[in-house]
Amino acid sequence: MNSSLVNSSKLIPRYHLLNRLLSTAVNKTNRPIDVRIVEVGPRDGLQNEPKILPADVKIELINRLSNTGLKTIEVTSFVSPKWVPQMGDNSEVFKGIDKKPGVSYPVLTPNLKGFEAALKAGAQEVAVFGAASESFSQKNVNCSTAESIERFREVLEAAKKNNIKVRGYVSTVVGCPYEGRIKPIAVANVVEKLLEMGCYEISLGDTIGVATPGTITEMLKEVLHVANVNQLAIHCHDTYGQALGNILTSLDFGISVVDSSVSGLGGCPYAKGASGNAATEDVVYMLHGLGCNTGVYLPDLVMVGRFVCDKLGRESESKVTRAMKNVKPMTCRGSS
Ligand SMILES: CC(C)(COP(=O)([O-])OP(=O)([O-])OC[C@H]1O[C@@H](n2cnc3c(N)ncnc32)[C@H](O)[C@@H]1OP(=O)([O-])[O-])[C@@H](O)C(=O)NCCC(=O)NCCSC(=O)C[C@@](C)(O)CC(=O)[O-]
Repeated sequence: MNSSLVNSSKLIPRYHLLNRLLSTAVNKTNRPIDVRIVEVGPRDGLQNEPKILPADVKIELINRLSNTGLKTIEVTSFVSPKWVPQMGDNSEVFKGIDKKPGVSYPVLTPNLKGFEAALKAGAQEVAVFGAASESFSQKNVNCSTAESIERFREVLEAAKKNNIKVRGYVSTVVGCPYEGRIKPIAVANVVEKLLEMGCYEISLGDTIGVATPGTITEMLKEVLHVANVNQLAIHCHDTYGQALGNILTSLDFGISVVDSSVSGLGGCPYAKGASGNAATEDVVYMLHGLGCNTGVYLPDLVMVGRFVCDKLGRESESKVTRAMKNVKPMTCRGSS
């Protein structure tokens, strides 16, 4: 808005008109009331940290997260410890956590070997992870997207026999560190295959945090040709500070599952330049401000964020946690 408009006496009526238009737009969105947060801090958050936390600290982190009201906490990944040493204690961590009734504790499994190890540890939900970018797939799982999907087929077949739920991830849904911009159709193709194979939900990952509400919109419009909105989740990294905007855009499409990471930890070791995920504290604050229910008690979550940052010897990326340093939180349990 230019300064002549700001100073103009016509500003007030224009402001009211704009407000009316905006509120009509908001009322017309499909924004959900109940939003499920998938807390990925113990997995995505810790997989890229230079300091490897001992298993007992990870277990305490997950137990503390379970007590904040979160309903889904991604615990670890059953990947090769040569590729991701930070997750090398997967079985110990999974077996050590208190499984709170009503809370899901999914784990990542790239192949049948990982699935079998996860099953042995007692996992009841797993996630397979594919990518819309061929180059990223090669770097991350050492095979093409098509080959990775064949591996997932085996996982899904074994999961069906064992009554295990399978979530699917699609990474690099807008940008790839090796290929640049990714076409929405490439994302939709992978989403379609994962759904056909039996994944109950697909999490759309902006792996390197380059998306904007504009590019998220283009991508979602294409994906919604092959998926129902209630089969989708959004997973945003915050490299360019767009994560909350991208999440809000996704909510306005009707998406009601949001991945985020306590304290904004996170990043993929095979995605150069990726920063942390959207901080769960910031996502919860925004959602409660929008009148959405998450079931999460924000002050407890802030305390968990401080706990993990203290153990890692680093600052929280959460703006809410920083803002609440000396302020009594104004939120109450479960909602605004
Ligand atoms: C997929 C592989 C294993 C292929 O790796 P590979 O080297 O091609 O596998 P391989 O089948 O040739 O086996 C090589 C060795 O790995 C072992 N191996 C094979 N599979 C497993 C397993 N499951 N668990 C443990 N060990 C395993 C296997 O037994 C063998 O051991 P060796 O004989 O040399 O001693 C490897 O590339 C890998 O582990 N990649 C994982 C990479 C990763 O975890 N990335 C981060 C997660 S994805 C992400 O962060 C993005 C996301 C989900 O958050 C969404 C977003 O932001 O976009």
